[in-house]
Amino acid sequence: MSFRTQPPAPARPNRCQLFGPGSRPAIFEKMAASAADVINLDLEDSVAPDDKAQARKNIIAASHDVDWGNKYLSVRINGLDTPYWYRDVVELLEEGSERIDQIMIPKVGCAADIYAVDALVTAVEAAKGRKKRISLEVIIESAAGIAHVEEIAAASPRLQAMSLGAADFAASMGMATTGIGGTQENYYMLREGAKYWADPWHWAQTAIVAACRTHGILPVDGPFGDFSDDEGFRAQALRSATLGMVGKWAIHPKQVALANEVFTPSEAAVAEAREILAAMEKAKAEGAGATVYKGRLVDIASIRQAEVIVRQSEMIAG
Ligand SMILES: CC(C)(COP(=O)(O)OP(=O)(O)OC[C@H]1O[C@@H](n2cnc3c(N)ncnc32)[C@H](O)[C@@H]1OP(=O)(O)O)[C@@H](O)C(=O)NCCC(=O)NCCSC(=O)C[C@H](O)C(=O)O
Ligand SMILES: [Mg+2]
Repeated sequence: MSFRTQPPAPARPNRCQLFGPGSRPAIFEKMAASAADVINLDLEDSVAPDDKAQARKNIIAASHDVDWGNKYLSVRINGLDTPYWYRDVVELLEEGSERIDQIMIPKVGCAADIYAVDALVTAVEAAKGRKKRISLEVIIESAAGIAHVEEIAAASPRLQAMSLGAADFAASMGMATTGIGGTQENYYMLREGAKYWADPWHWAQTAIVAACRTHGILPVDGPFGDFSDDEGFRAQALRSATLGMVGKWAIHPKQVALANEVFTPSEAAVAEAREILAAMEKAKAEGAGATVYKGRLVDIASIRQAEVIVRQSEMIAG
């Protein structure tokens, strides 16, 4: 490990972030009753320009009136290239209840984007005497965002989570697809006439995970657009979890259980992790730094790997 040690990410479950348009208040109670760990009420791309002001009012009212239970309540504001975002922040924090936990900033391109929102949030919090310190989450969904991902991850102590937004990311990168996450028909390797599909999101996800882990932030996979394709969602989520992401968005309620299933370590995985820890305890007591578990090498690094799974499971269990 470097002399500069890796900070831990916030210790709260973030297996599923359920989205809903702020212009559709009829679903707010259903979102609150869902099994998602995080609720994202949206003021951005799922809300038409003419509905922005009303959507803000709906979210402010819901922050007072809806029982959000133990959900982490986040509001996605509009992008910093729009005329809406500053009023989103000011009205939400001047009129919204203390129940709001987090603001999500879309389409971040550089650290200064977070600095701007942080400065405004800090000023409104102080002016209104708000007690709860609002956290921030960001979406990496542009060429600039991925190019500057490390400086973005380091931008503010308020920053708790970072997601990949596959749809805008694909558009900004000029990718020849309208798919949102998952396998892309034309992204394949050819060997002896057979096609093998690769993962075009992999490198961006890995860059996000590395930036997040360096700065103690939760890395999250964004939307999977085809909500009738459960197996496609599961496969995408399993790849994300394998790469180190802690959760995934749901853009339809049926995706919540799928995300929770994938991002909750299974009993078998936790049992195996505990067995590895026990095997290494025994090895250490015998003066060895490595041993054999089920026919494979485990060593001191295996302890750190096993601890990730045990910690995740204990944190989710509360
Ligand atoms: C996708 C939807 C528009 C579908 O809505 P609907 O047609 O109502 O779906 P269903 O009829 O199948 O609904 C079944 C029941 O579930 C309730 N419902 C629907 N949506 C939600 C929800 N989000 N949370 C909770 N409950 C929900 C319905 O009311 C039905 O209830 P009942 O009648 O009692 O059975 C809709 O799901 C939707 O709007 N989803 C969220 C869209 C959104 O927020 N998009 C923004 C995030 S993705 C993005 O921005 C891209 C990203 O930035 C990137 O660049 O990648
Ligand atoms: Mg987007």
